[in-house]
Amino acid sequence: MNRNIKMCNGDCCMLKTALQIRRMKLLIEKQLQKEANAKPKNIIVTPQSSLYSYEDVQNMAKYIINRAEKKPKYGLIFGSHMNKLSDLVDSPTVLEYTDIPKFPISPLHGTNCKMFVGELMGGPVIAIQGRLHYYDGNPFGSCALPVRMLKLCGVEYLFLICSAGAIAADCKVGDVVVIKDHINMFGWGGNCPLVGPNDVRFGSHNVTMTNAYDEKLIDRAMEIAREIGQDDRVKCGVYACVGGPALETPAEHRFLRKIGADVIGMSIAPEVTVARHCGLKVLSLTVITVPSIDVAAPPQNDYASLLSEGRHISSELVSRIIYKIQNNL
Ligand SMILES: O=P(O)(O)O[C@H]1O[C@H](CO)[C@@H](O)[C@H]1O
Ligand SMILES: Nc1nc2[nH]cnc2c(=O)[nH]1
Repeated sequence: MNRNIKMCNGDCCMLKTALQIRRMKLLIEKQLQKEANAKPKNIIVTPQSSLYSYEDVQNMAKYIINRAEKKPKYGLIFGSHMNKLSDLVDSPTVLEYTDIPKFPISPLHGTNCKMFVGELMGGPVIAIQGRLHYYDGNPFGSCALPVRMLKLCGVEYLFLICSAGAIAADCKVGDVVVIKDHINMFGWGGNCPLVGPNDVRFGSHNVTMTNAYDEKLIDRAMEIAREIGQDDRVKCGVYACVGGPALETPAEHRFLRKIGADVIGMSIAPEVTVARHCGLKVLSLTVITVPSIDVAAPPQNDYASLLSEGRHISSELVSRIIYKIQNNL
């Protein structure tokens, strides 16, 4: 037997000429392309919880502490109509959002995107004006990022000051509602800044939302309202959080009232969820800017003064609470 003779299989004999080889290659490529087109493509979306890593947030906090040469204990976030309250901060170091590494910037907020690090009633505070809203196109992870950043700055108490529409008939324009709980319409749909892998350095994966609004702080706020003679203007209520930017329809308004909402707004719930996750004590105050649909609106001329009174009452509550905590009262 001649050992130099090699046997070939049928495939080899079929591919005799270069032209045939080329044709076969094209056929295989076409077939592969067809299969690839038939499969859905994997779309990789960064989950909300991974938009900013722990190290990113740590760098932001370090930057703030280094620039201000202060470690704040109290964090304040002001909503769209509450920015003026940042005047409360004594001798502040003013930081622009653009100064802070990787901090999200909302072009819609113009010059309002600032942080003030200083003192309030002797307590070290940081106040953030120019809240990031979902309806401006910011992802939830960005809307709630300031809360994590405050936590890593050393903040223990978070004050969220916002404005809202009235759902309950007894909430009037210019009243201040101390939020005791919320109904998070976003969250029901799984729209939450915590969606995605959990970094335990921020908090544990299972977040309980009972006592998310700190009961002791709520009691303090109500007590101070009585002390300053504003208990008829300060109420305690439930906040319904919706996406906006369109306001609620009359049917939604009726529905929200039926399920126990007193006020409606488009912000704080994602912030409070993240605050609860990282163990911050939260107090949220909302000033009513829009009357309930079944309640007569105040005369146009009174609006500005009612809102300014509401802001004033909110600032009294926050300042006096900080004073009491600082002085162990
Ligand atoms: O919650 P803040 O930031 O105060 O803003 C409130 O005002 C906006 C409507 O004018 C909504 O975003 C509502 O939530
Ligand atoms: N009606 C109404 N008024 C608001 N004022 C601020 N936010 C809101 C809201 O969501 N609804």
